[in-house]
Amino acid sequence: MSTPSTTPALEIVGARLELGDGDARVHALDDVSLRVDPGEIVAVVGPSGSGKSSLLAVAGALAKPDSGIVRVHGTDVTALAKSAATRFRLTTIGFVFQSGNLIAALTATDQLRLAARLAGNRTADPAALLGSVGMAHRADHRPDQLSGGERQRVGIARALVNDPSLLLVDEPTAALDRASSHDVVRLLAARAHEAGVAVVMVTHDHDVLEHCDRVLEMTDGRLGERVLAA
Ligand SMILES: Nc1ncnc2c1ncn2[C@@H]1O[C@H](COP(=O)(O)OP(=O)(O)OP(=O)(O)O)[C@@H](O)[C@H]1O
Repeated sequence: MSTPSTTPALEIVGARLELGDGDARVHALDDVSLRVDPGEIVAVVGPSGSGKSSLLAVAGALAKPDSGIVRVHGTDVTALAKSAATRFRLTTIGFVFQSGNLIAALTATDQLRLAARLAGNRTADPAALLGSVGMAHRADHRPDQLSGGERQRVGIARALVNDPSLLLVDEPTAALDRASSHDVVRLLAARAHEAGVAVVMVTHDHDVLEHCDRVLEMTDGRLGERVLAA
């Protein structure tokens, strides 16, 4: 029997996803397989339109592949009905978006409180989480009072509020300068390595790949391991 430590955080086997109609039909995912274990941070790179967002959508139970298996922490998310998939996402998967995707009117603390409430989590500790991403001193600030890097840190804290097994991260450094980009990806890597969260990060930013355990490359819907140049 498998134990929690040996259950992959994410396991995709032979996923195929076609999008569009007629001549515009494309293989967004073409026989994609991927295993990510707890504590790993994996980067996915590749040209625009190669299928990276589709991979995150399928991994995050936002889209069902036409065929193949997607297990998150042992649960086959392709078998879940829509409402069950939503519930599963709220409790097991964290999402981090390009610019933090924060709500303009809410302070950092309230961003986390709202996320916890939506997931029915009464034990979340927003203050401790903001402290863990170096944002305790900005707890009462709204997004427009924060720098891009600080917004991204709050976005990461919010994604962690429900203690997810899997963190799916889409272009977290797109709006950041070089120093903030390194800080944010270093932070993600630390969460993976210290808290055992599995992180899958889509990025165009080759500068930050050094912080990742593995780099995968998508080309025309296919996923391959990429060997980093020394
Ligand atoms: N809703 C849709 N209908 C039709 N085709 C789509 C749809 N969404 C994406 N596609 C196509 O599927 C392929 C994969 O798109 P996807 O967004 O996953 O790529 P990507 O690597 O994330 O691109 P980018 O880096 O530009 O965000 C592309 O050819 C895209 O044009």
